[in-house]
Amino acid sequence: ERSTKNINFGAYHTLETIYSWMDTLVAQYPNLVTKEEIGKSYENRPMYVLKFSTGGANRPAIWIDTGIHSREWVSPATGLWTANKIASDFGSDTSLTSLLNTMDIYMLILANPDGYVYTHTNDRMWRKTRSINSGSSCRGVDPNRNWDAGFGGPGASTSPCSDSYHGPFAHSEIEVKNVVDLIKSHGNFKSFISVHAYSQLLMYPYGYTCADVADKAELDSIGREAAQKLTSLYGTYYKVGNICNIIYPASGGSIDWSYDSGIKYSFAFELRDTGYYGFLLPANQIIPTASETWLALKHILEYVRDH
Ligand SMILES: O=C(NO)N[C@@H](Cc1ccccc1)C(=O)O
Ligand SMILES: [Zn+2]
Repeated sequence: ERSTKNINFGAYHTLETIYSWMDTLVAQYPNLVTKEEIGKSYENRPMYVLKFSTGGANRPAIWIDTGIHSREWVSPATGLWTANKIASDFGSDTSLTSLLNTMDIYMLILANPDGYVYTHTNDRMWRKTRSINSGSSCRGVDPNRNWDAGFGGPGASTSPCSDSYHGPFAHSEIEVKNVVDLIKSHGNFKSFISVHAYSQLLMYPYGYTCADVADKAELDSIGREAAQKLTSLYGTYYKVGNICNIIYPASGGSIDWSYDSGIKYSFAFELRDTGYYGFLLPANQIIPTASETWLALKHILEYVRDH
């Protein structure tokens, strides 16, 4: 595997390249970044989390996952750029440095590795996991309908052939279970951010009901401020609101589960664009997308740090 010391952030990469780049990042920033395997995927691929930490034991932490839906390639591409940004700006960006002196950041760049490989080898539009559904010739469960939050409720399908199939039971997908187990055993996450594409939205819970969450006012104002910072870079416009009202009811979603597990600052991003290219966003938009998204992410991280 040729060294991916200087990976091209302006291109989409295979799982192998992303995984080997993770080792390069850890080697470049040994006092900040570690790579932890949180478990295996259905097809037995390792799932790696990058942990950004300056020490301490079980510090308050922030979770960021990208790539849960495998066809949304700009999501892990943004994760890669963001991981590098955090590592390279630590020590010079005073705000980020102060955050990392008190909190940890966990990043799962490929949250659905089997699906991601499948989009490279077989079907670019694949969204789900690649698990076998007994009694059906259709494969995969929507990993963003499989969480124990209103599981099996509105906006999820009972059919294994549907792209929003919720699976046989909550956390049936090992890719979801691995994350649930880490979050539960850690027990000190303050924020849970899941990055999707596309539509240019910054959303907070709930998806499983259109009822307001208890912290709606606070999450809404954080979201609006964060979206404004994002827009300030290139004028990219984002809508802000709860999942159910802004797009559609969607039960079993990750950030509904994290919120109901007590992780108040739970958000989901839908990155560029609004449908012109959709999932096939050209690679020349990766760095602009990641750069503008960082302004929003950083705002959320700073808010969490200070509250
Ligand atoms: O998949 C996409 N587009 O990326 N839309 C998300 C919207 C969403 C996000 C968070 C929670 C619930 C629902 C979906 O899973 O339907
Ligand atoms: Zn998605």
